Amino acid sequence: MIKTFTQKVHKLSTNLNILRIVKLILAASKKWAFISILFIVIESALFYSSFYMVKVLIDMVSKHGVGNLKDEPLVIKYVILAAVSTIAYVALKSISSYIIEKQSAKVTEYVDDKIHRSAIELDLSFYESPEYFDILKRARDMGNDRPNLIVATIIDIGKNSINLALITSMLITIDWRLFPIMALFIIPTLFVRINFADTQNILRLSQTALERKSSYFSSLLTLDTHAKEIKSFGLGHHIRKIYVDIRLSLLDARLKISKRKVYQEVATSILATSGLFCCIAYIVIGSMHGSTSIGDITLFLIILPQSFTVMQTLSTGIATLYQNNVYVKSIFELFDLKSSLSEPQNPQSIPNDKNIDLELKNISFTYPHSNRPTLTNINLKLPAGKIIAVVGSNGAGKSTLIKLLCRLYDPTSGSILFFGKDIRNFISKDYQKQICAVFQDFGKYNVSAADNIKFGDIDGKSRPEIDVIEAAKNSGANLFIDKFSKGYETTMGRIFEDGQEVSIGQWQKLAIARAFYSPSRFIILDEATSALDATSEKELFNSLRDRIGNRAALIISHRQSAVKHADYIYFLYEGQISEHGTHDELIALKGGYFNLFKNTSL
Ligand SMILES: Nc1ncnc2c1ncn2[C@@H]1O[C@H](COP(=O)(O)OP(=O)(O)OP(=O)(O)O)[C@@H](O)[C@H]1O
Repeated sequence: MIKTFTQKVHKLSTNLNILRIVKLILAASKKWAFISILFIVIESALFYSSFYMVKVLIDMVSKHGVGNLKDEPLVIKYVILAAVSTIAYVALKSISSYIIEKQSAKVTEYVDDKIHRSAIELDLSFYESPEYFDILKRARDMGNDRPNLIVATIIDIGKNSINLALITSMLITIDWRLFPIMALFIIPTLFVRINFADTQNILRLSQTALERKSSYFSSLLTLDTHAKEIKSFGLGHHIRKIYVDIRLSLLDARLKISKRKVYQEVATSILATSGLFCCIAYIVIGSMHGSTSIGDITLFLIILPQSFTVMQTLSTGIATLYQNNVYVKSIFELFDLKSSLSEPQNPQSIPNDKNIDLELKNISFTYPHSNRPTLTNINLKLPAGKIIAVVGSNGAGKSTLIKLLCRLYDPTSGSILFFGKDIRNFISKDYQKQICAVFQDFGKYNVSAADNIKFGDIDGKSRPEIDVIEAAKNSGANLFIDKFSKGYETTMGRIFEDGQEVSIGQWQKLAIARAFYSPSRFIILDEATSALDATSEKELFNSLRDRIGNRAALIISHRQSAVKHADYIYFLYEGQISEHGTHDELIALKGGYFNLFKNTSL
């Protein structure tokens, strides 16, 4: 048992990340961390000094007996001192609860911000990995209160450690044997609690994926994203049942552990209470033999419940910290994740030259966790100022190609050349600014119409409002924005009180306006007009060249009307370019491109 306990203690100290947590607390606010420590030390010192003065008083009074007034001024002095330190302790205790709250709030904000910063820095591959979502879920599960709890627990452990040291020194002044007797009876409680926390952590880790699944099914029922389908297919109760079954299995596993803990806690509580009474018996018998003074007995009786509470709270604190360790670890795991996109040691600056081509050279790409290449040996050129189209059936790899062009992923082999240089020579953020894309699953931001467009150039804060209107006109979004009483200041979507829901096609026009507003050199439209009515789409593509200015564009579309105006077209088949040429050349070729469109009107 002792060996297991030592192993547990070792595991505890290495697993708890105490040093890292302390560093995190200091990073959140050094000032408040030091103030907290100062208050803890003073508070504990005052608490125990008032106890000690009571002991001295009682010893003084009992030694001199009734009617002896010689030491009266000294007695009064000690009474005043004990009163002052008790008053100071009470006042300090109230202030320190505010300080702990302040300190915890600082840590919460800091952790929250750091989680967001980490998420911003990660590349797209993380967002497509279940492992990342498990880490993120656990980190997010920290909730806003957990950092508070952790800080408060650490402070509590600090406070109780100081208290324990003071109690030990006081117990030693009475009889040094009292401390090991008490410790011996309390240690099993700590052992049980750590063991329970450990089992709970293992369970929590193994349950993360299932927890995420249950959150997913809950969100299907509660969020607006699937409400229409779920109601029209009558899926509600079916999904609710799946959710309930998952929750029950999670709860069942958790309750089994808790039940075991209850039995063990009862046993250790009996043991600890026996320890307490052993100490009482020891000291009382000691006083009967005259080896302990009245003051000692009084002090002992005052600090006995304290020492008992201190040791119990200390073990609870350590167990709580251990229990929360799984969340803390996930936070640190998240902070430690590094983008898989490498940044150059000596980055090259983006050239000002207007005529810059983008070229894919022998590109092959396999998704992480996949064993099949999605793209093989792709050669494609996006010359400055030209409109290029990529066409292919579902799953051919068109969107993947765009992810590579946007440097959301790096190719497995081959290179993407910007101005003749591999894009990995540029800082990824600088390069990404050169390209803007309207994705199939474009963003619908519940902010004003103007901000929806301005998100295309978040650094261009001082740009004139006319640019926003110009971008909206070019995408056709102005047609519905102008009808709102608040115009461009109207909040889009119905999530917020004053929001205005718009149709999917109108959302898409906003997304296209965002791309037009962007100062990037290349525009990518990936099925970006799929929800537009035929007239709007025709108007957009008929004059696309005017709308995008002197920029180059890459269009992906399943509609012939959208791609036929392109200067050059690549036909993608199962991840490879099987045909390329102008629209007329490809039609004349009567190959894949021709077959894809042969049943649709031009
Ligand atoms: N994150 C991913 N991880 C693994 N495989 C993926 C991932 N995303 C896409 N794929 C696979 O890559 C292939 C190409 O997908 P992609 O989205 O590029 O096709 P697409 O040509 O754009 O299709 P569509 O016309 O339907 O939009 C598909 O077989 C798909 O299953």
